[in-house]
Amino acid sequence: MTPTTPTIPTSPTRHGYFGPEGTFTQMALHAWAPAAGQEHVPLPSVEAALNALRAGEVDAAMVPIENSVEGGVSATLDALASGDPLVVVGEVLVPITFVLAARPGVPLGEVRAVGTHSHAWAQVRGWMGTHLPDAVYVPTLSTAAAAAGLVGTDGEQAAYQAAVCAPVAARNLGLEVLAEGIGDNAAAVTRFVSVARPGQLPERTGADKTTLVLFQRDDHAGGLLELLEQFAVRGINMSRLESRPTKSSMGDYCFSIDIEGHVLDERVGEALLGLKRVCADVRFLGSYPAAHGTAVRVTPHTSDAAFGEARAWLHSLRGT
Ligand SMILES: O=C(O)C(=O)C[C@]1(C(=O)O)C=C[C@@H](O)C=C1
Repeated sequence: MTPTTPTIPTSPTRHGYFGPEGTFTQMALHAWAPAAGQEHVPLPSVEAALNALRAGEVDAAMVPIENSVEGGVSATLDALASGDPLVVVGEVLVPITFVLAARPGVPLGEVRAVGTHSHAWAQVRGWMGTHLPDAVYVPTLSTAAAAAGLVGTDGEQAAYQAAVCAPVAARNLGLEVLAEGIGDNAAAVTRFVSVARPGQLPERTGADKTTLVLFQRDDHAGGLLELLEQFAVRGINMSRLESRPTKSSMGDYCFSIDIEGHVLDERVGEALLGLKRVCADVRFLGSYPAAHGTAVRVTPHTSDAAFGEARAWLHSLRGT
């Protein structure tokens, strides 16, 4: 799978990204905005990239939002759910392939600790358990920062002997690849989003996505259902739903949601109005072209026969 190349709605001149050079996020940015004349600005974390955007130091920021193996990137979901509003203007899917890299001459047998980003570590746990079961995990800000930490005289003193990173990071830094394709899932994909300050709305393409964060008024029976039925009754498909703590008190959650469709689509607009009526707050995080033209799926209603089967199943559970 090669990275998708979506339509670019605007041409920011300074596009920040979760760096440094050699991160998967940089690859996403190359796939997203290959146009000449753009400055790509590496920032050391998701928070730094979004803060730079909010402060006007960059015109857009590329950050990871979701991985097919490890799920949502909470740093991104939380930074988008709070603070000054930002909008997603596009998405890119990048296949994720990890290598284990070390300073030249360091054999696998000498690796006692491994540095990488927490999301990457979660994706190579199986391989590590088999090949380096005693290795200690050292968290780093990104996969590329882990690789960079092994270089030069400082690299001799690093707290780890090998890094889990992208092949390109190992190559560019002159590291030796001890093992390739070490991800536990060969089909792993990360979804990255290009984020901008409000006021930008990419054109409707007919295969779009809308991202929202919903805050409930109060916690009551059927509360989540009330939110979801705003989509269901209008035949709107939801492609992601995650709950995140609002951090205000224990048990207080908001819902981060992607739906198919554009805010300019009548039914999406109506769903937003419906949500506004039942939610304490609806944070609109943008409508943008889907990386893969996701066709609207209509799920048929459960048939009477299926309902009968479900009833029989329930009886079997109850022993009645
Ligand atoms: O560290 C990097 O290279 C990143 O781009 C970050 C990140 C992530 O946060 O999900 C991106 C893709 C991989 O799944 C692992 C790490």
